[in-house]
Amino acid sequence: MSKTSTAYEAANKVMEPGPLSEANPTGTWKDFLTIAKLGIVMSNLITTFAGFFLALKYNELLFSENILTLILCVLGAALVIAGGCCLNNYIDRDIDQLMERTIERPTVTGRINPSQVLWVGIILSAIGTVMLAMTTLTAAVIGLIGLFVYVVVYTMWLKRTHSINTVVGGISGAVPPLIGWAALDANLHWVAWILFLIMFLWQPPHFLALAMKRCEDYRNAGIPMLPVVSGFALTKRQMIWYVAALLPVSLYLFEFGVIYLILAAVLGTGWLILALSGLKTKDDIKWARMMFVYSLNYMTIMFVAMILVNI
Ligand code: HEM
Ligand SMILES: CC(C)=CCC/C(C)=C/CC/C(C)=C/COP(=O)(O)OP(=O)(O)O
Repeated sequence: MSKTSTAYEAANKVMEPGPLSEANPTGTWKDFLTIAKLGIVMSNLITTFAGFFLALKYNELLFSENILTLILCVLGAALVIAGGCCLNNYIDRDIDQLMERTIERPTVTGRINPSQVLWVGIILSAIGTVMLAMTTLTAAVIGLIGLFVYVVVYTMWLKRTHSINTVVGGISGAVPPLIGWAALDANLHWVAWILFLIMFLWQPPHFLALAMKRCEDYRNAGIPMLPVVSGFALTKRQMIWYVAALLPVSLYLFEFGVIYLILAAVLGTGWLILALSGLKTKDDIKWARMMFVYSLNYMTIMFVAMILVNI
C-alpha cells in the first residue's frame, strides 16, 4: 500500500473522538490563552495593524482622529481570530490527542470542558464581528470569510482530507491586513491586496517547515500534510517556489522607499538562499527548523518595517 493511501485512510479513521477526560475541568485563564493561541493572535495583529496604518496614510487620515476605529479594529480582529482558534481546538480535540505537540492542550487533558471551549469560541467570534462591523461592514464580512475558511473549510474539512489543506487555509491567515485596511477604507487599495498576497505566499514555507519537523506526529494522527503524503523532496521544492514568488511580490511595494526595498531584497534573498540550501542539506529537520524560525522573523521584521518607513 502506498504512503499516500495509508495517510488518507488514517485521516478518515481519526474522526471518532478518543477517550478524552472531561472529569473535573479546572480551566484557568492560562488554559484559555493557550486554547486561543495567543502567540498566533498577536502576530496576526501585527499584519492587521500594518493594514490599518497604511490605510491611514493612503487615505490621508489622521491617527489621532481614528483611535476609536483602531481600538475596534484591533480588538475585533483579535477576538475573531481567538474565537476561530478556540473553535479549531474544539473541533481538533480528537486528533490533538494523537500528536506529541498538542497532547498537553487543555482540551485534550480535560482541564477545560469542551462545550465551554465551543461557547467561548462562538461568543468571542460574535463579539469580534460586531466590533468590526462598527468600523465598516466590509471589515466584518472579511473577518467572517477568514473565520469560515479557517474553521469550516480548513479545520473541519481539508485538514483531515487533502494535502492542499494548509494552502487553502492560508487564505484565512492572509485576511488580517485586509481587515485592518477595510476598517478605514472599504475600497481596498491594491497595496492592501499586496499585503494579502505577501501573507498568502509566506504561509506555505512557514507551515510546511513545521509539517516537516512534525512529520511523524502528523503521520501518527493521520493528517495528510504534504511531507506525510508526498515526502520531503517534493515539499522542499514547493517551499522554494513560494519563497521565490514572495521576493518580487514584496518588491512590488517599491513606493515604500529605498530603505524598505533594500530590506525586502536582503531578507527575501536571504530566505531564498536558505530555501535553496535545502536541496543539498543532509539534515532536513535542522533545515526545516531554520526555515520556520526565518519565517517568523521575516514576517515580523517586514511588517514592522512597512509601518516604520511610512511614519
Ligand atoms: C494555514 C496557515 C498556518 C498554519 C497551518 C500554521 C501552523 C502553525 C503551527 C502548527 C504552529 C505551532 C508550532 C509549534 O507548536 O511548534 C505555528 C506557530 C506559529 N505561527 Fe503559524 N500557521 C499558519 C499561519 C500563521 C499566520 C498567518 C501567522 C501570523 C501572522 C502565524 C504565526 C505563527 C507564530 C508566531 C507561531 C509561533 C508561536 C506560537 O506557536 O504560538 N502562523 N504555526
Ligand atoms: C479572521 C481569521 C479567523 C483569521 C484566522 C487567522 C489564523 C488563526 C491564522 C493561523 C492559522 C493557523 C494557526 C493554522 C494552524 O492551525 P492548525 O489547526 O493546523 O494548528 P494546530 O495543529 O496547532 O492546532
